[in-house]
Amino acid sequence: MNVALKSAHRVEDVQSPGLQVDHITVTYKNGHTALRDASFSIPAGTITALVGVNGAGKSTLFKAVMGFVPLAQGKVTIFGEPAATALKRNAVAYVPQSEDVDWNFPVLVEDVVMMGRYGHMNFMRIARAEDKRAVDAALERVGMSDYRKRQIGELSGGQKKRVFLARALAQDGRLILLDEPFTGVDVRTEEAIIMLLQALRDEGRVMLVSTHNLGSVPRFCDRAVLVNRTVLAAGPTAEVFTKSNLEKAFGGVLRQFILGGAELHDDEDKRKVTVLTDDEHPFVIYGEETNGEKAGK
Ligand SMILES: Nc1ncnc2c1ncn2[C@@H]1O[C@H](COP(=O)(O)OP(=O)(O)OP(=O)(O)O)[C@@H](O)[C@H]1O
Repeated sequence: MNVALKSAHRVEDVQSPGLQVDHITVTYKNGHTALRDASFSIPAGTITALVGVNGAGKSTLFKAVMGFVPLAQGKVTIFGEPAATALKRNAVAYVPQSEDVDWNFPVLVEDVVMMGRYGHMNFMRIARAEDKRAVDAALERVGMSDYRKRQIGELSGGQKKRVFLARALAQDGRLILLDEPFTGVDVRTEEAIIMLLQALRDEGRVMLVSTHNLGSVPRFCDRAVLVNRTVLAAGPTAEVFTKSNLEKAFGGVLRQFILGGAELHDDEDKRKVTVLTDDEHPFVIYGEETNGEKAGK
């Protein structure tokens, strides 16, 4: 039994395209190519983990999908449409990494969430009743209604994350990109965010979540994309999250512990427990192949 891969999820809507990234290359102005010939596709109604070492190109991939950085090559298709068309229709919501936000900017929580509605408004940006309703509902859904009149900079890390999630909900994006949503949040908030993502998946949305919490991935992500300056592997989590793929993606960065033999069993059972981690949430493999040999009984 593979303990970590037990949690199979609902059937994906494989007929319905979500996000398709075809052979994209992104080169920054300073000449650094952060992604080269990267390709993967994910169907609608799924949660996909985006996993890789620091500097692997995860944020760059998000920026490429959002059209924030130009593509030197390749194309991005969202729900069967060119990315630019989907972005214009507000189909894509982005929850940035905390470090990318200026928290000193004086703005109320409810105003941050209302920003999610801007794309639905005309150029005067006058909120209509339906915009206000969407903001109320989004704040309610993330449990932040009581904080709506607070300055965003006064909130805790986990509360800020929830406010940015509410902004994505208010936007009603069908593709939601989340850049490290669990960094700096406690376990309860992480659980709440995971439950919210699962509910959004069941509404047919697509979530792409970058994370260093390897252990959480098989629990709530249907699929995974491993990156290191290109896409190394992509597909259902059970197929992608293998020891050899993770070693390929993380190289020497990954810490690895193997428990076996007398440490684990008092009988002839030869299965070993392998713990892989690049963070505080390890990925645990029980009885999978190790070093080319079958570790099962
Ligand atoms: N604006 C920029 N100009 C030049 N190089 C950049 C720029 N932004 C990122 N890079 C470089 O591109 C590479 C990929 O960075 P990126 O931020 O996409 O990585 P990441 O996988 O999100 O990392 P982390 O896990 O640390 O958030 C890095 O080598 C980084 O230094």
